[in-house]
Amino acid sequence: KSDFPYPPSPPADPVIGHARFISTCSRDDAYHALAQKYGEIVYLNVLGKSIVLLNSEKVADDLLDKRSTIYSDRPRLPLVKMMGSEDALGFMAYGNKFFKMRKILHDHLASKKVVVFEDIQASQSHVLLRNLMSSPERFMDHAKRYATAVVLQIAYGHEITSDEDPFLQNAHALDRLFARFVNAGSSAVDFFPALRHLPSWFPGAWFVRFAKGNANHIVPHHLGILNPFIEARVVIEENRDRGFVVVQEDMKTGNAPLSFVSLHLEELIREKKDSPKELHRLKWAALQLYGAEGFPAGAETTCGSLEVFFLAMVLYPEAQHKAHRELDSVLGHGQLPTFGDRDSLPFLECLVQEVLSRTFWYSQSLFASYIDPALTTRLKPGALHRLMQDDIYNGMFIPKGSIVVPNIGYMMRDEKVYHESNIFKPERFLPRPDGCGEPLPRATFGFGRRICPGRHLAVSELWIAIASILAVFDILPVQDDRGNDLPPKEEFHHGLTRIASEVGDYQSTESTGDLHSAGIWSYGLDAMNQAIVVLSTP
Ligand code: HEM
Repeated sequence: KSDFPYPPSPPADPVIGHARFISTCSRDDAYHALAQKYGEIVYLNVLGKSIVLLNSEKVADDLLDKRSTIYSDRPRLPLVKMMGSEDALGFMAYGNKFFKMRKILHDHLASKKVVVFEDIQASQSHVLLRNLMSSPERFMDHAKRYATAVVLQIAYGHEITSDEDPFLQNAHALDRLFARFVNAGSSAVDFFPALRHLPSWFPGAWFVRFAKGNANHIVPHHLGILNPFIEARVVIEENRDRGFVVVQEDMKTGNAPLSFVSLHLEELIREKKDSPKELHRLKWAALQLYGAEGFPAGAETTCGSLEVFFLAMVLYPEAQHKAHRELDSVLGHGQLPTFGDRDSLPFLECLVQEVLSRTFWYSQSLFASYIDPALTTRLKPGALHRLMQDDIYNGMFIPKGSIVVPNIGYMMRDEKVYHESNIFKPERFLPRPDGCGEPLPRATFGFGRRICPGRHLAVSELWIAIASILAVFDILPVQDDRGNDLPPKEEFHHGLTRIASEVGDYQSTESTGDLHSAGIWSYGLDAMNQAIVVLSTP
């Protein structure tokens, strides 16, 4: 209760508030319209939960950055607790534990520190090129493997050499777990936590079955577990512990390759701080590089951006040609790019930024899953912040406990800032007169004390992959029997990515889609199922 009014808000129904409104406008355009109609900040109330939508970088900066001491908590999700995953940073409540975990990540992923991982990224980008060369039609599998291989090698020093690699299998199992996590945050138990006490046989209590048992189908085969009542957390623990134990053993024999875990463990041992508590924290930090419990971090996000890149290159060939020309002029023929070339390739840098910003357009309903139980989109709490005490902003009242959602997708295509934002136009970020002089998007990696700790790693990983692919390949649409191009449609749907890797055939016009790993930035690339992207060496 406050004398100040809430931020602007659409009309609400009694009791259920904006629930109906939200479920009827669960499309990109509707969220866009909401932001356009009600402005920079919008207040919603769903079943008594306050939700505040931030639609401009300025407001997000004012609240999430400048008042970060009260805006950096995360919403509490009962399912996360049921799975024993409160120690995953993405879900962690703001406080001491959070500071300690962030520090571990910051110590190794700050901009100056990540350069030690550049060799890993470069050599994995060469594996990516070889894979694309040998089976270009499986480009999405290769993107996925690249993203996964890079984070696994950085986290544990383990090099993926085949698709059967147990680490990779484990990582895929974790993906499938994410896919099963689809309704968390938007399930009944999130609105009525007491439902967690339901028996697992109770109709509709999928969350109890999921968290407490019957997850054997997502356990990797090599574990050989047939027990139908195995808990989902087994998969998580297996992922969390496997790499860590290998590093510990390799360190004893002095054979541990450089990795996030080996670097930090060495420090802990040197400073005699390797207590079980610290080791536990480090295990979770390493798992978080890959992604943890529905919070897709390193692999899922980077893979999503690479998918957007392939699509954009087919749809906007002029941008691809410009990048080719720039690479040719800087590298000459027969040379692959290295990180040393980065400063000499300004257009490519902008292309990577444009790919990143478009990745987010398609995640702009990221808050829908939280507030709309009817939606089948997945948990997207990554960018959701929780306000820890009542606040007044520009004469508006924002109540304690509000879920605060930076509407990143909207910010990225705000026409007031980005002219022709619908068009993939990397030169928008180049300074005038070569480009449009538009600002680089700052929202890409979130805000305040929750800003993505992997952002420097992510950008360099994307940069080397994109630069290497463009240095070697033309990316073209498939042609029909008469030689006409068949460009893919730029269509996305939220939340669930088709299991491209298991369909394995992008020529199919039917999406036979099973669920692929899906995450915050997943946007089911239907288009990819309709399009064949042909890669050829110029
Ligand atoms: C294209 C790549 C990526 C994008 C677009 C991205 C974006 C984001 C965003 C928007 C958030 C939420 C920030 C907020 O709440 O305000 C986030 C959080 C996070 N990201 Fe990333 N990320 C990417 C790659 C990575 C990588 C490579 C890692 C790991 C090395 C990583 C680890 C994390 C973690 C651990 C969090 C949770 C932080 C917290 O809750 O305090 N991300 N990311």
